Amino acid sequence: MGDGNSRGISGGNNNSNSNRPEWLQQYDLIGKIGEGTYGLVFLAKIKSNRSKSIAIKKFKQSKDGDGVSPTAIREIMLLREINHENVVKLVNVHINHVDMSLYLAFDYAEHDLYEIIRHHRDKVNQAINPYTVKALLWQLLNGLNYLHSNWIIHRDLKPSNILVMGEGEEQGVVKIADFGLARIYQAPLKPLSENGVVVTIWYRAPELLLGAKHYTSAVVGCIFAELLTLKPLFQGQEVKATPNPFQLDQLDKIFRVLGHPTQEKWPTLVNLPHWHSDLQHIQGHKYDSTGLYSVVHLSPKSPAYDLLSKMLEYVALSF
Ligand SMILES: Nc1ncnc2c1ncn2[C@@H]1O[C@H](COP(=O)(O)OP(=O)(O)OP(=O)(O)O)[C@@H](O)[C@H]1O
Repeated sequence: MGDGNSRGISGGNNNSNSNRPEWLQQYDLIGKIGEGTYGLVFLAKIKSNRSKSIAIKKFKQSKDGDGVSPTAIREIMLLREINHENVVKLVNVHINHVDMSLYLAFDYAEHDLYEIIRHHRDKVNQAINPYTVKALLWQLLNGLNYLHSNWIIHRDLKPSNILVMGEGEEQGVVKIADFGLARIYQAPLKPLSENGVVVTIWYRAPELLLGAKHYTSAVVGCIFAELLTLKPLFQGQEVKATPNPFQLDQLDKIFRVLGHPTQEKWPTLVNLPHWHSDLQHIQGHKYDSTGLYSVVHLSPKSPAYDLLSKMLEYVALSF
């Protein structure tokens, strides 16, 4: 692998073997494969078993340079407890004592839903086979069911965090990844946005946009629709740097498809923090739904539409 990537992972300026941390010597580094908000991800092979590919996530140093970041600690604590075929497997944790940088080694998954969607949209210009959509969705729900049964909520589900195994024994198996924002919840639920706003806005449910503190599973409906149409269902323009979760354009996109949020459909709507303060525009506008089924090109009588529309129903949670 090239100098840049070696420097990236060893944290030093000299990439000779002797200057590499000892733990790194068990791997052959192939190259950088991803970069997120919190980490850089590298592909590596295990020297003793070159058929095994590993993804090594190097956490970016916390802003204050104050040792290991809380995101990293949270991700490790959760991942150490998790063991499910549809959740990414943490195989090792390494620490570089020189700069206290932290590395997580995962089983490598060659694909993710973002890339699969983009491939079908831009390269082959063809919908994903409905049986494949069904298999992907079932596995995603299976993994989520496991997490939720163990009181874990992911909070950052999006196509790029849903990995799919490439060639090998587990080919086609979905692996939910990136637990940096995940939380363990207990009854009574703690407000989930207390440390700032989470979830990319395209997958943010309307009750969150309106200031509710708890999450529903509508995010899976957004991902399901995107697998069917190859584009985000609600692609709102984000207004950056707002201290609260309210995003007018995102709500506008949702209401255009799902219809006007009436008191009848959503009785607790008027209690949500932003309903009165920020929504004059939406309250004065009558949204005529174009019909979700026409947006996702499904027959309104199909089981797929039945499932999708239930995932995307306005839900009256009590707060
Ligand atoms: N096990 C893996 N196998 C293959 N690729 C992976 C693996 N884990 C992560 N990646 C790739 O690296 C990218 C970034 O990883 P990850 O999402 O964990 O980092 P992050 O900094 O927490 O990202 P985000 O900004 O989405 O929160 C992923 O979108 C994916 O493309």
